[in-house]
Amino acid sequence: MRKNIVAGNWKMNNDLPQSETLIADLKKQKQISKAKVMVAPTFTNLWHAFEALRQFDIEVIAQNMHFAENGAYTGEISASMLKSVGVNTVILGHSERREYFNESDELLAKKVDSALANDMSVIFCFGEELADRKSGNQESIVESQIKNALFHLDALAFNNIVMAYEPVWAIGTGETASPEQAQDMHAFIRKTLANKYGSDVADSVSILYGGSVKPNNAQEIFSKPDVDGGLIGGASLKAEDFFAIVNAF
Ligand SMILES: O=C(CO)COP(=O)(O)O
Repeated sequence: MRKNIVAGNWKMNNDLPQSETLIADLKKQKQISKAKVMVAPTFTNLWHAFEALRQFDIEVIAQNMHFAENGAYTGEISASMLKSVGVNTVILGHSERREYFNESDELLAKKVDSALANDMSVIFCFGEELADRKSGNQESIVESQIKNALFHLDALAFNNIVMAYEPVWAIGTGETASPEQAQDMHAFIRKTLANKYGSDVADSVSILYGGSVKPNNAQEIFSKPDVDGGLIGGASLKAEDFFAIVNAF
């Protein structure tokens, strides 16, 4: 049975006091659903967040990492550094990393390998841009992103991979994919995995949707059979909103 997951991607928001306040607010929320809950603070807040949430059912995860173990990579953070502050899951391939930091599929394949080699789990993000959707190319774009970054892996590796479909045109725009558009793409993603690895693997991988998920639309999106959760940006910065989404399962 695949897991339902709701992960909050804080992006480059919250300094230490703001992070402390948000975490204190998160601790006051009541979880009714069984979804696994994760939050991804900035690097500078990871250790504090891990310590503060140690006794809670909220996993602290990272937004990015470098593929190398260590060395002359000024400004970068490795998998083992993340693990040393209690982080066992990393988001890779976010469209903002692809767009603003030129992260290619080839680079992402290396990052995925490094995370898995360090016994970390990966939330792997991908999704088409508006022009791709307008020209009807969304499936071929998504398929190539998945193939180029993940299809060198063996089936077993998918025990530690969560897929996150985030159409670029829906991120931070207030425009969500319709529940039907999300379902169609998620079914396509599962079919793509099934073609390569078989249906047992495809059926066991969680596929999250990200892009303007809010308390008022989460339930409808999560009701779709191939949508196993959400990767939440803006709405994860308010504890009440985030937990309204967590509890939408
Ligand atoms: O990018 C996202 C999560 O990674 C989605 O962001 P928004 O929820 O702000 O659209």
